[in-house]
Amino acid sequence: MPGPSPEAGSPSSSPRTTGTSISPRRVRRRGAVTVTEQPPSVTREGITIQSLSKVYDTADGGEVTALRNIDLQIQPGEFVSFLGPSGCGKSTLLHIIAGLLPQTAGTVDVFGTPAAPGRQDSAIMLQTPVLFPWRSVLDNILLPVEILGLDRTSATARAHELLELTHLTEFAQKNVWELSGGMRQRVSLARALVTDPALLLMDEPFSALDEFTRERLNIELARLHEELGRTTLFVTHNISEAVFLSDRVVCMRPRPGEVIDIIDVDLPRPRGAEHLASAAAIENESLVREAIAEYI
Ligand SMILES: Nc1ncnc2c1ncn2[C@@H]1O[C@H](COP(=O)(O)OP(=O)(O)OP(=O)(O)O)[C@@H](O)[C@H]1O
Repeated sequence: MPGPSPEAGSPSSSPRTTGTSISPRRVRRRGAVTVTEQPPSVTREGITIQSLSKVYDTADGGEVTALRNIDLQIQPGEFVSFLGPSGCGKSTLLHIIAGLLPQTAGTVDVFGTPAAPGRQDSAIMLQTPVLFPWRSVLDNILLPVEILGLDRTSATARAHELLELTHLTEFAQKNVWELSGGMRQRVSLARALVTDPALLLMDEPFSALDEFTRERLNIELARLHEELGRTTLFVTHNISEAVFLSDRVVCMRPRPGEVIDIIDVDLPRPRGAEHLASAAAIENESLVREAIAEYI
């Protein structure tokens, strides 16, 4: 296992908040899955969100400002969580970055080009895995490859590597209804990674799972992130989960949805079970809790 990267939150540096600025990104690691150092689509720009606002029309003829004046810069390879109370616009923000929702004002650039649906360089994972019961686990994982018309032979090899990484090898030919909730989310994660997307968007992917399964999947996700080094944006309500997984936690408030603070997580990588309730993790959680104290 490679050692911790130099800039992923070294134990010697103290926790700090950074507003909207970003520290330089760590060197990525190479793991079991064959990945390019940086997919061709990745540019130095990462993800740039400027003056972003979203106003929804409501059914009664009114308006809801779901997001107001969001400015963020995210580096390639960073793991960033969006945390805040219900209704603060976390999902709206993620869906705009995914190109699934239009913004009302402002801009979102993903690796140098405007956010748009159907990009090969990004994948989204939702709270409830949308798996197709008439397809095997392996064929569910390969679905984006078919949709995007990519080479199935090399993708199948990668799917098998991902099955191994997500501990699903023996379930490759199973039907999805034979799987537990946690296993289904692992299939969903493998499917999201099968096209080797530079950007992984995750909207509360583990929130419907029991605590044991969720913790195990968080440990797996941290390991996968450290091996694959893909930019990951993760929506959650859970402070411990956000701290454990992230390089930075973006704290948001509701009505209107705004960024109130950004916490740099000061935990070494690689992260494992020993970091879940470590003194350093609890210290970082306190910083996050302080930032959103008014909304807890
Ligand atoms: N399609 C819609 N039409 C009208 N209002 C909407 C729509 N979708 C979301 N909203 C409103 O926008 C605000 C932000 O919603 P959003 O779902 O993005 O928040 P969230 O932080 O992800 O919430 P949760 O944590 O409960 O999932 C809320 O006030 C919500 O009621």
